[in-house]
Amino acid sequence: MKKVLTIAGSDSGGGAGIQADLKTFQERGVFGTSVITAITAQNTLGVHGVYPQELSAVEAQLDAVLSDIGTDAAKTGMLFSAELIQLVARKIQEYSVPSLVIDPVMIAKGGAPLLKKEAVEALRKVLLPLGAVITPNVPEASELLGGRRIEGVKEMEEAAKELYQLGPKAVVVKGGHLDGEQSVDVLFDGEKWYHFASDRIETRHTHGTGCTFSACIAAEMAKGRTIPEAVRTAKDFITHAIQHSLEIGKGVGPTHHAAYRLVGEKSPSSPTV
Ligand SMILES: Nc1ncnc2c1ncn2[C@@H]1O[C@H](COP(=O)(O)OP(=O)(O)OP(=O)(O)O)[C@@H](O)[C@H]1O
Ligand SMILES: Cc1ncc(CO)c(N)n1
Repeated sequence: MKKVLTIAGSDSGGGAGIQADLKTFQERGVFGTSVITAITAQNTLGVHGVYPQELSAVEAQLDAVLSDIGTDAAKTGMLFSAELIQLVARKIQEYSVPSLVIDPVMIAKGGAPLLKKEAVEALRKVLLPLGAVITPNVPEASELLGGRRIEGVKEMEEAAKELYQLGPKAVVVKGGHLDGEQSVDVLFDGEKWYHFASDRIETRHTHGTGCTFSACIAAEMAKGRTIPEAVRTAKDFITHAIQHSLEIGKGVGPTHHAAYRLVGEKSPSSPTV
């Protein structure tokens, strides 16, 4: 069985972070391992506390997983500080971790910071160049490009091309935060652009969409899919998960990680534009 590692924060509410990643890995038929960078006290109403782990604890987890089990792909999520980013980048190089998907998590849906402001520079310079794919949402892409305005697909294409200059092999700018009848994700692989579109689903229960999407890309890459194939599957997977999202808790509920298995494979939901 292929193995995939998530290096991310824990979401006690179960919809995002490490928990979303491991559920997604299970659904995609890969063996999931995890390195917890920070513990969040979190539910559907928001983030109530952030407890970054000691550098030595994160290093020990990385060494434990990578020196014994190894991995066929990995993803990063919440990394919180420049020190953690530097450590993770160093270990990824030391163990030659393949197919790294970087979700440059910055702010939770309710507005809580999951990355310190001063860590953005380390993310840009030290980690992003190591990525096989990076998956910023629109506000993250904008922040990584010094506050640039991104309001439509044309600007997403330009942003993807500029982010590609930072060194990753491919960039997906996700369109969940824009308005419009469709939610379009733009992939640039250094040669051409691909658009992955789905009808925008009317729901507030979208907690953890970005985590689930990037975890699915990593799982598919571990199985040997090309980057466009992996992104296409991830788009289909997350669309089903949002379509069947769960009214759990009093706020922004999680997506349904098993929806694609239960209904999805029979009815693909997301045509490629
Ligand atoms: N309302 C929606 N309808 C359909 N697809 C959506 C919707 N919202 C988000 N998506 C899709 O979900 C995926 C994740 O995109 P999004 O921009 O929400 O990520 P994110 O902001 O990083 O998520 P997170 O809040 O977990 O950090 C993308 O494929 C996007 O197109
Ligand atoms: C731990 C964690 N990682 C990522 C996100 C972004 O959705 C979140 N809300 N919580």
